Amino acid sequence: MGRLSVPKDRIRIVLLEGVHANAVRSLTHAGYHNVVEHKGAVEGEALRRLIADAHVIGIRSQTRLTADVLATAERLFCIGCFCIGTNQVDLAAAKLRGVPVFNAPYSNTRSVAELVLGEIILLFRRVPEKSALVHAGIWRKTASGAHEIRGRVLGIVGYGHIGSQVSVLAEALGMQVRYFDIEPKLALGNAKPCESLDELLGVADVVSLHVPATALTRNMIAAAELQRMRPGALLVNASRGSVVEVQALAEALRCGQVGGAAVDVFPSEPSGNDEAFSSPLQGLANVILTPHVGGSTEEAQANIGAEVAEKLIRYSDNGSTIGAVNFVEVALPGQTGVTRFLHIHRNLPGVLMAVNGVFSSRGLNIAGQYLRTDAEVGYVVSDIDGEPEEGVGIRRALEAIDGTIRVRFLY
Ligand SMILES: NC(=O)C1=CN([C@@H]2O[C@H](COP(=O)(O)OP(=O)(O)OC[C@H]3O[C@@H](n4cnc5c(N)ncnc54)[C@H](O)[C@@H]3O)[C@@H](O)[C@H]2O)C=CC1
Ligand SMILES: O=C(O)CCC(=O)C(=O)O
Repeated sequence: MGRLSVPKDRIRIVLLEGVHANAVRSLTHAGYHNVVEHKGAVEGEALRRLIADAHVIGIRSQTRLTADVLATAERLFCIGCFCIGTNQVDLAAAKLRGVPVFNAPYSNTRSVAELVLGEIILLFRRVPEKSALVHAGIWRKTASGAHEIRGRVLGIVGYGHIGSQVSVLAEALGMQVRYFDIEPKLALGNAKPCESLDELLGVADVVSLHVPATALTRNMIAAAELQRMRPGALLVNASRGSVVEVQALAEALRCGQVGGAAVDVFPSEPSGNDEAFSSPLQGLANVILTPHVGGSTEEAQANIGAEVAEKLIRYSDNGSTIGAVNFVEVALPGQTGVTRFLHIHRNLPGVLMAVNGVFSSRGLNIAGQYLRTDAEVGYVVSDIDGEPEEGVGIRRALEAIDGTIRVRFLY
């Protein structure tokens, strides 16, 4: 691998929230030794200070990278979300700053699906309250209210990677699966789609939520939806805290309209393990509360650490944006024998001509060029034969082009 316009040992990488050691291992193996690690999430002034001189930042679900925070990170050129969800980052703002965001779309899918299945069984058997009683020294053996999951109807909201895994596992245990998604989805096994969320709520014995945090899913399960569920049906939320109105859920649990719930995610979550936590769901019968651990298995975290680090390394070393969630995707070949200029710009008329003018006016040959644009941003990668003397001068000329957001060169 060739050199970069910023030497690798000066590329500062900040990893927050206890990202798995595999990430540091991959980064150092690739020559990135300037890595700073923090155990918890960081916010406010401390986050701004940390990010001020970072070129790369790696987070999990708790660090909020808002437009304001990103505006203080002049040098930042890519972000790694070491998780599936990317709602904690202002993706649009990052794109307009020329910062691709990468995540790990499948590495913890199975972990979430397994936890959800386990919880469904425990809720149907009313294990949370039985366990609490035995811990308190009370022996109350009864079959009343306890059921097998075989034959029960599981309603899955959001039939994506996790929802469809839950579907397969649930069918293997004899459940009937119905699902609702806003996109058409291939039904796996004998699962059947529902036309609407209301239809699903009306038929499911247990509802499991697997949608991302978006404006559409905000409070998608509130008082009215809880009323539409079958009396005594169960609810599992391992998606995002914003999807369920927890006060309404607490009331529905108290009056028995909802027969039990497993909740892994909350509207407001502590940013680290030492912070106190409170929720209206605490202390209610047949309720499992977990501290956002759906994806927290050693297997998932190890895979995520390696996967996201590889994506960051590939972008930093080579410019490829494959796997970026907010950015045009460009797969690039290696850059042997060439100097690679990466130019990210606002999608305005004439930018490509101006970029090419910088090279042609210096008599430089473009050995390969790759361009992708969306409505707002263009990404043009130009491979110039050899190592032009004036790499920095060319970069400055590219930076001076109207509409330029960010320029890097790799050689
Ligand atoms: N508890 C935990 O530790 C974890 C939680 N998650 C959460 O789970 C979510 C889902 O993950 P994946 O299945 O990998 O995502 P995915 O993107 O594969 O699937 C999400 C599905 O939801 C559907 N959807 C979006 N809006 C909808 C709406 N309004 N109504 C119905 N369907 C809608 C999409 O079309 C898609 O099929 C993530 O976005 C993340 O927030 C993910 C991993 C771990
Ligand atoms: O444990 C984590 O890092 C967050 C898991 C999660 O919610 C996700 O992957 O979206």
